[in-house]
Order: sequence, then structure tokens, then C-alpha cells
Amino acid sequence: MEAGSRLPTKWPVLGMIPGFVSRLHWRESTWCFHDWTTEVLREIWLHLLLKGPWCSGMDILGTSDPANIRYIFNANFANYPKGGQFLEIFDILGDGIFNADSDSWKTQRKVANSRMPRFWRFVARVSREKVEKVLIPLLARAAEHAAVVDLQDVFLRFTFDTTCNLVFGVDPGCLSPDLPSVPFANALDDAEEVLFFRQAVPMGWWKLLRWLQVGEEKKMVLASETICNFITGRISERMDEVAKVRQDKEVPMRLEVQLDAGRKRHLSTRQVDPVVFGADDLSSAIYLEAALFESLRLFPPVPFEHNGAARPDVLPSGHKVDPKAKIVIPLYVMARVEGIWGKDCCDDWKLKHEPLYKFLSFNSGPRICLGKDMAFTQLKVVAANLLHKFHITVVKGHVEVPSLSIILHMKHGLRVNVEKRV
Ligand code: HEM
Repeated sequence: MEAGSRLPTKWPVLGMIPGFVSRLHWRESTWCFHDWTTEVLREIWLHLLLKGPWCSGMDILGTSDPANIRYIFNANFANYPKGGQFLEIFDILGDGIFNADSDSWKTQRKVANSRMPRFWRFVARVSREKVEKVLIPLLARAAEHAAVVDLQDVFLRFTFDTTCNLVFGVDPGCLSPDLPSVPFANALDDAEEVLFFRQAVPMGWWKLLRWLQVGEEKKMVLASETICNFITGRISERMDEVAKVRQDKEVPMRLEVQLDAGRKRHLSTRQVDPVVFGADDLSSAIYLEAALFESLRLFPPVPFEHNGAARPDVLPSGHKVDPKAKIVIPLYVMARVEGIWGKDCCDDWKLKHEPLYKFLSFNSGPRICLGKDMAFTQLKVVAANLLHKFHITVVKGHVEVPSLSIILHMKHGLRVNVEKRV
């Protein structure tokens, strides 16, 4: 394949790594790393073979070819496990489902899958309540005071509160009116940026930094500590509560009374504001769904997928892969390739079904995201209610730059003005 003009120069010994790393540092410009990879892949049509330094084991095949993706995620799924390299990079996730392969993955997926309907009901109820009691009042106050709101920060807090409620049974109140600082959420952001860095440089490099505990890896140490402290704190609180409940003989009756009070409260809130949409009200909101799908296509929350091959193989595009190479699928880029989505790939949306190996935002094949319906329900409840009650506009001059992280978010948040609809 001919090297395109935007491709980094291939140096003896160092390969393309100097040019690649320098692109990582164009952070402040709107011409960000994602845009650069989009231009490169457009120019050389779907595939990019990035040569890492000599003997570094960091050759990367970037592909956005739907035929390859279908092959890797579906047809020859067994040959493309997460693999040892992935496990080392994502060590912070332990041996949970995201890192697991083979039998351990199968067992964890089965267990998680069986819990999803219950989780879905919980998240649907809690999301509606939180929208009504916290999110709408918060934006109404901002509208009254003509205050600028960082909508990305608000949504992160919303998700964080509902997720903690689901996982630990407690709402940490990150969305309370004073918007308290959330060290755990900041630590997660830091960890996600370090995980991106680890994927972008040779393994020996980040391991050396980790050993020396400097730079990005120092950031990871601090982030891991904060994350561990938060999780162990919530678990021990929960265990204390459970122990208390076990000792208390009157609990069954009390619980019943509490549940009944909860039900009544729920009924009474419905009476207070009947114009707050819940999951059931939105089940046939197909235009809203299409708009959300389109946003997730253009701005995939997981902007890259990363795989390795267990055995040497040849992809449908003819590219050879060997077990030492990394295969990277750039989702952000895929959404902007005309050959995949047509001429209007960047600025139009259509109401039609597309195969999941083209729309990869929730992954595809046997490892498809288990929380897709849950996430979608939450997105619909939040979007429908806010759009119904408020007119929201991005602050003039706000610069939108994606951060370099394994999760796509805006480096400077999303500053908006909010007005109540009349
Ligand atoms: C907009 C929100 C979400 C997006 C875009 C999303 C996207 C994804 C993606 C891309 C993967 C594949 C990751 C990989 O292995 O490389 C994944 C896996 C997964 N997701 Fe989600 N996800 C979302 C929300 C959720 C929620 C709310 C849950 C559950 C509570 C969830 C549960 C999972 C699980 C368990 C897996 C692992 C599946 C497996 O490896 O078998 N996700 N998700």
C-alpha cells in the first residue's frame, strides 16, 4: 500500500513511533488525533499498517473495513480473543468480564446476562425519578439564573449516581445542587487517559514508566488508589448495612413498611408532575432513538476496539495478521468514511437498520455490550425530558475537542445555556 502524505515517516529502528506520538500531543488544537487518523484512513482507504520500533512488538494494523470487522467479531471470533496484551494494558479491570476470555468469559457473561432484565427495570425507574427530582430542578435553576452549565459534567454525575445506586445500593449525590467534587470520577478519567497512552506506545515504554512510577504511570498509581478506596469504602458500608439487617428481627416488617412508603411516594410523584416521561412512555419514540443512534455512531463512547490474533490468519482484505500484531478498529474514523456510510456520512441521518459490524458502538458478535438496552433507556429518558422542558444551546465560542482517552469525551466539557420552554 502506498504511504499517504499524512502518514508518519518510517524511521530506521524507531519505525513510525516518533510521528505517531507527536500527533498524540496535538491535543489543544481542534485538529485532534481522531481527525488525523480519519484523514489518514480516508487517504489510504480503510487500512493502515503502523510499524512500531524494531523488536518492540508494536506493529499495529488499523482497519475500518466492515468485511474484516465482521470476520474478527463474528465469523472467526474464536481466533480473536482479548489476549494477554489486552489483559496487561487493562490490568486495572482485574479478571472481570471485560478482560476475560474462553471459559471464564462464558461463565461471567452468562451470569451477567441473567441479571440484565432486573437491572434494566431498576435503571429505568431510578433514571426517571432522578430526572424528575434532580436533573430538571437543576437545569431549571440554571435557566432562572442564566447560568452556564457544563452538560457533560452534569450527565457524568447523573450516570455516576445511578450506576453507584445500581452497583452499591447507595446514591453518592454527585448531582446535588452544590455539585460536589467527585475524586472517584476524576480518578476514572485519569485512568482512562493512561489506558489510552498504554495502547499508543510500546509496552516496554509504559512498563518502564510504571516501574519508575513517573509520568502517566504515576497518574495511574494515584488513580488506582482513589478507585480502590472508593470501592472498598462502599463495599464495607454495604456489608455493615447487611449485618445490621440480619441482626434486626423486626426488619421484614420494617422493610415492608418502607417499600410501601416508597410505592406511595412514587405514586404521589407521578401525581405531582405527570409530564415526565418514563421508559414505557418512550418505547415507540423511534425518531428519538434514531437521533441517539446517530450520535453514538458519530461519537462512539468507546472510540477504538483493540484485538489480537491467537493464531496467524489472513483477513478478508488480504492482510496477514500474526499473534504479535495488534489490530485496532477506529470507530470514530469508521463513522466518517464515505465508503462505509455514503457521501452524507458526517451530517445526515436516516431511519434504517444497519448491520452491527458497521455500527460498532456497542461492539458486535458474541461480545456485544450487555447493557445496550439499559443505556439506551437511560439516554431516552434523559434526552426526551430535557428537550421537552428546555431549549439548550451551546455557548458561543465553546471549543469542542475530544480528549485522548479510551472513553470519548470532550476535553473542555460541553458549556451550554438553558432556557425553559414556554
Ligand atoms: C452508551 C453506553 C454504552 C456503550 C456505548 C457501551 C459500549 C460497549 C462496548 C463497545 C463494549 C465492548 C468492549 C470491549 O470488549 O472491547 C461493551 C461491553 C460490555 N458492556 Fe457496554 N456500553 C454501554 C453501557 C453499558 C451498560 C450500562 C452496561 C451494564 C450495566 C454495559 C455492560 C457491558 C458488558 C458487561 C460488556 C462486556 C461484554 C462481553 O465482553 O461479553 N454497558 N460495551
